[in-house]
Amino acid sequence: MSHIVWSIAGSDSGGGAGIQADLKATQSFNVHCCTVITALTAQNSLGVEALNPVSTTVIESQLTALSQDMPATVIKIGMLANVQQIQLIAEHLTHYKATWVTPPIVVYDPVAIATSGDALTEEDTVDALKTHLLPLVDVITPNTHETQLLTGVYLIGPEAVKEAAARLREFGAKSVIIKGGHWDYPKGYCIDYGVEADTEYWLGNEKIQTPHSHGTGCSLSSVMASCIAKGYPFKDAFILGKAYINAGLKAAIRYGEGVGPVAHTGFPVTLNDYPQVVEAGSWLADELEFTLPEEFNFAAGFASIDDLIGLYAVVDSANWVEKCLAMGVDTVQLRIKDSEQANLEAEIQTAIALGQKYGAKVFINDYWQLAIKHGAYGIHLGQEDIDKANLAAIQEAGLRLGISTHGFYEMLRAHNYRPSYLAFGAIYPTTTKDMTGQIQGLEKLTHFVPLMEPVYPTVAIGGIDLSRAQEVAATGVSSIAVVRAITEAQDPQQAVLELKQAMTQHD
Ligand SMILES: Cc1ncc(COP(=O)(O)OP(=O)(O)O)c(N)n1
Ligand SMILES: Cc1nc(C(=O)O)sc1CCOP(=O)(O)O
Ligand SMILES: [Mg+2]
Repeated sequence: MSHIVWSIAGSDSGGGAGIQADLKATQSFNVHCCTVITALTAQNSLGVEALNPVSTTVIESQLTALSQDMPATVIKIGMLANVQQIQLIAEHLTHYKATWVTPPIVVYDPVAIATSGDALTEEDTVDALKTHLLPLVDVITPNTHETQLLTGVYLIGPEAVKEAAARLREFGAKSVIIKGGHWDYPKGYCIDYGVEADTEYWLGNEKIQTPHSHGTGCSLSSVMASCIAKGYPFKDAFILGKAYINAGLKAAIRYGEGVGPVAHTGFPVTLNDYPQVVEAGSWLADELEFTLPEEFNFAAGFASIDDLIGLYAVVDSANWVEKCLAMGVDTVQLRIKDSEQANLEAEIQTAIALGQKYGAKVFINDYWQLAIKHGAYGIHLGQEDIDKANLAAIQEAGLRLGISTHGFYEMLRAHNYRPSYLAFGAIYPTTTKDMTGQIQGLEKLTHFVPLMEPVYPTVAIGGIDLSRAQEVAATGVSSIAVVRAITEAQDPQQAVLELKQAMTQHD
């Protein structure tokens, strides 16, 4: 499917920021970018020599041409040079949001000051931005200077960052990401804060030491716009923007005498370039003075899996565990979702004993206490389960731990625990479980696997059947987990044989 992003921004004659950066960044994500140019800045690597705002008539003609034929999934807004431009853009966005069949998602990266320190907007624009533009913005991505300029909150620590984000939401922005690139707190780190609906999160990574950072804000928001256009959640889009910028800063070089532009190095493929999800208990969280939950049982580094996970059946009874093991399935998970089931403990105990009898890997889903009590091979937990389970007890008991992930944020969060395997789902739509809004597709799986497979065995789950097993295995994922492809097969034994064959027959 083709995706269109519009970039409403200024041209940077130096080629490092503005429209020029936006085109390079969107291209890296195979997204088509249309442009509405708001100013023809005269810049080089040493600074901004002139702003040259474009007239509202010329801006309007660009908007009209595009809206007639190439409506955008996402509109990314950068530099708006004056109050008239802000009002014009706000009027048009209001109209698009009210009349387009699919209202555009608006990403706003406030552009007030260039890397060189020069102003990029007239002085009286702040009130107009708050009154006219922010109520139309779905996600705003200011840096610390821009946050202070828009909110008046001086960012002296995490609480102030949260307060500033709350103000931006009061002005109407639905989601807020405050970038910590200029913050240097803790020293040498770059900490970002995000808040959307009722969730908030912090990301962090070591600061990349380079003077050549021109165009980072424009590029990051353009990556976000591209990923959002492709259906990524905001959090994941931001993570990809961060990883893209980190990789680009490492590769950045000088072109003039001053500050060089961030490099554009394609989809980020190096785990080291991705930020950490900052969670209570980590060193970064301690530095940020996060309060620890009452029962804090963080643990990282779980027992490894002895051999290949192979074909992984997820079933709901000890009876099915036995059938699968007898049919030669490599790994089996007992997944009973009714915690009131009368024979729950007996089923778990039997499944674990069967694993021992067959010398096979049997994982228990959810019931980590019973899994420890009866000596299971491993436990499988979802993202919500991680908060409640005693991870330290699981680790001490030597049980393997598998964690479910649905997207980049959850993948990086799970990585904090260094589990025994990572599962990616749901790859395709499934009727076994409600995975609405969490279907990853093969394209994302092809990004997840090379990032994580060098660190852990990886598992793909969700909607996988014989017709799809080969293309899934071709991503390099070490294991395929299925429910219906075995339990609803006319001939389960034949299904097991064919699934195993398909897993080895890919290129
Ligand atoms: C191999 C594998 N991957 C993912 C899941 C899903 O686990 P979870 O997110 O805990 O959801 P429930 O299975 O408990 O509904 C899984 N079970 N196995
Ligand atoms: C149990 C489960 N977890 C998923 C996840 O994505 O976390 S998808 C899923 C259901 C998989 O069933 P089937 O093979 O029948 O599609
Ligand atoms: Mg679970």
